[in-house]
Amino acid sequence: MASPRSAELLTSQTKLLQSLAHRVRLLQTVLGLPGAYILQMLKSLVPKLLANPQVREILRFVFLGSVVELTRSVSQKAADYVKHFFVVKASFTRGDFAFDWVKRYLEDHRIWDESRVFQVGACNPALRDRKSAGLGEEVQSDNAQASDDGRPHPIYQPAPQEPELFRWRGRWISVSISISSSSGFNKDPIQVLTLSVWSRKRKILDDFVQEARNHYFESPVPPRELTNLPDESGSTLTARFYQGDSSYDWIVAFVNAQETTEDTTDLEVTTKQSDLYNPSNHPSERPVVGFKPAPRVRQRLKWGNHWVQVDVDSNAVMARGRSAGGSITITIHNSKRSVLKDFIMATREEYLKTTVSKVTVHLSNHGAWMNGVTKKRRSLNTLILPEGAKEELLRDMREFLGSEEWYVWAGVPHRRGYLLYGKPGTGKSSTIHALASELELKIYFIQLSSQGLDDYQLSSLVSSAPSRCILLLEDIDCAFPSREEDDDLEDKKTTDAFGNTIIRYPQSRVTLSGLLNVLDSVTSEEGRITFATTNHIERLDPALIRAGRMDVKVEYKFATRYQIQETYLRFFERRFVSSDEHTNLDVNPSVLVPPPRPALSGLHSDEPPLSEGEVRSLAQHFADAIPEDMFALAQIQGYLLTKKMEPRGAVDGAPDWVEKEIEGKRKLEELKEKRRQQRKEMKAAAPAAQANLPIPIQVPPVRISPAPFGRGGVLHYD
Ligand SMILES: Nc1ncnc2c1ncn2[C@@H]1O[C@H](COP(=O)(O)OP(=O)(O)OP(=O)(O)O)[C@@H](O)[C@H]1O
Repeated sequence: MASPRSAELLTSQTKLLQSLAHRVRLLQTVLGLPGAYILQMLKSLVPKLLANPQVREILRFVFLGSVVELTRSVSQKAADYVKHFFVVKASFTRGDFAFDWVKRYLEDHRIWDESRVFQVGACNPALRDRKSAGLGEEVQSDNAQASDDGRPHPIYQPAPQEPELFRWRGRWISVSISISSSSGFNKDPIQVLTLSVWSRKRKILDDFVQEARNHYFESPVPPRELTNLPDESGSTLTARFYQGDSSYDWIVAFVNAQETTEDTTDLEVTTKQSDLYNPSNHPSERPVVGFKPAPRVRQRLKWGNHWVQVDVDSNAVMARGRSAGGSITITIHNSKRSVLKDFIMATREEYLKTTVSKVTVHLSNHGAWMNGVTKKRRSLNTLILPEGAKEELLRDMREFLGSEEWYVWAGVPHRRGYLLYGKPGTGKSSTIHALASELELKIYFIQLSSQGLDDYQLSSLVSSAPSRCILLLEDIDCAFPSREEDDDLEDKKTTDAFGNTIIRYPQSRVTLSGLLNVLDSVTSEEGRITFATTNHIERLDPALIRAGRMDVKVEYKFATRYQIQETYLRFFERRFVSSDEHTNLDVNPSVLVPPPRPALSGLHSDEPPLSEGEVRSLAQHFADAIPEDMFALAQIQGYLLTKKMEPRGAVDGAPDWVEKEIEGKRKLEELKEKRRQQRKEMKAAAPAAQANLPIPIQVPPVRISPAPFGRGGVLHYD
């Protein structure tokens, strides 16, 4: 029930409103009346309105509100004005280096320790060992074990948009991280870090940023990221290195020498031992398991005072118009080009340190050079050639390498070709290996008979190999299997179940003219030494081996008496060398597997010790027992390996071995002849048989690729 007072109030308000409405209507209808009349009407209305207590109440509120609003906006303006003059503010955008410096400084100094708003994520505990890795604060766990269990740990990071105050050099600095919306073409939100300092001058901010920068560069712990966005500030140097180029190997050696892989969780694993090997016999020789960062893994390394970011891309790329295997990109936090140059020189030093006792061999793959693989250097002493042969070769190569100016003066292209030809297993590959070791040259090996290799790829490979290297074309005759008139080619042919002929040659698409062009090519680097090897010089086109392409030809024959004697001495002479000198002796690893270490491995001979004179005399007897020019040195080494602890037994058993070898060779020849006959007969019968056969099925040819070096003592018969 409404009270009489409120009913009365309602009635009076209704009347007032009605009168107001009436007057407004009047005003509308009388628009156009003289101003004096309207003024008169308002004059009579205002006192009536003011006489009403509700209207007076409303007007008082309006007035008070306006005063408060005015005061607020004036004080806001005044605060902004003061701020403008007394607060220095700076924003840092993620992707810019300054952002990384400041963020890292704040994280490393645990500025957000007191923060109450967090973003929580999981993190690999291994990374937590790096106390100042800047990953935020790890959750405290009561369970001490939890930190070692390898499971991800929660990490607390300050949440954006929560300003935090910290004290630096006696001043309060406010910091906040916010996510700014994307701008321009960049659709990703960007993190922005804002610092505000109560100060009249900018210097405090300059000092803070400078300190953060120094902290960043001087910290021994790699930063999490150099930058994720393309650098537009021009404050980094970026360099790309392509597989196959020497500089690529330098970078790889440098990266491998660093100890920054502990926190890398994406790894490539390699083992360097057969799993059939039983380490229990030799507890000291455990299988070697190697870990390398997997390709594409980004690494950050400290080099001097610089942070270097290494990005590996294993995808084949086009480099300088040619295809290259993969690439490594280096980013350095510096804009001085001399820093990059110094860095590259440092990587080269590192490379030379690790490969000084190695020979680097680059293999080709689909027209691109692969990573260099290193092989132990081979001493020229281990090479047993007819007297004076290796010295002559070495002298010739040295003279060539040292006479570049003369070639220029004479207008002759500075390159030299060597053809090593002759029986298999006589030391052609070993010679190249030993010469490369002696002259510290890299070997760029091209298997001309590789499937798919064509003239274009060959030309691309040759032109991208560096100067002062050995370009090795092994078994050069195998590249052109089209000479069907050749008898030996018949050995490579076989027939499938339907009588189809299969040639057991990988089908290279290199043509003779393509090869000749490459050898003569003007794009070939100067100072190039080409080595070609073949077992069948008679198959080579005369154009290929003419002077200018193959300047020096060396024939490798079956072992001479001198070679047989030297080989024996090489096997047994070491018995008279003191144990100190053992380590200096260079032993060919491909021949001695496992390495015969008489003094170390506990192998012992039942034979009484010999004097040096006795060994020399035994060597002569051994040479007497083995006919000259009948066996490849690889064969003789193979025999001596079976007698490596029996210098006398080797001599005594030699006549029997020779007899067996001759008998074996004879049988092999008979077998070959028989097969040749069979093939001829099948060929003659083939047309008749084929008429009754279903459509033949193509069987893919078997591919047999010779190893780049040596044959590990495997014997080959002609
Ligand atoms: N003259 C030699 N001096 C030292 N070792 C030799 C010699 N000839 C052969 N050998 C040994 O025999 C093995 C095969 O030698 P190598 O591969 O150099 O012969 P090759 O003539 O290149 O054979 P192929 O023509 O079959 O490629 C190697 O392990 C090597 O150590």
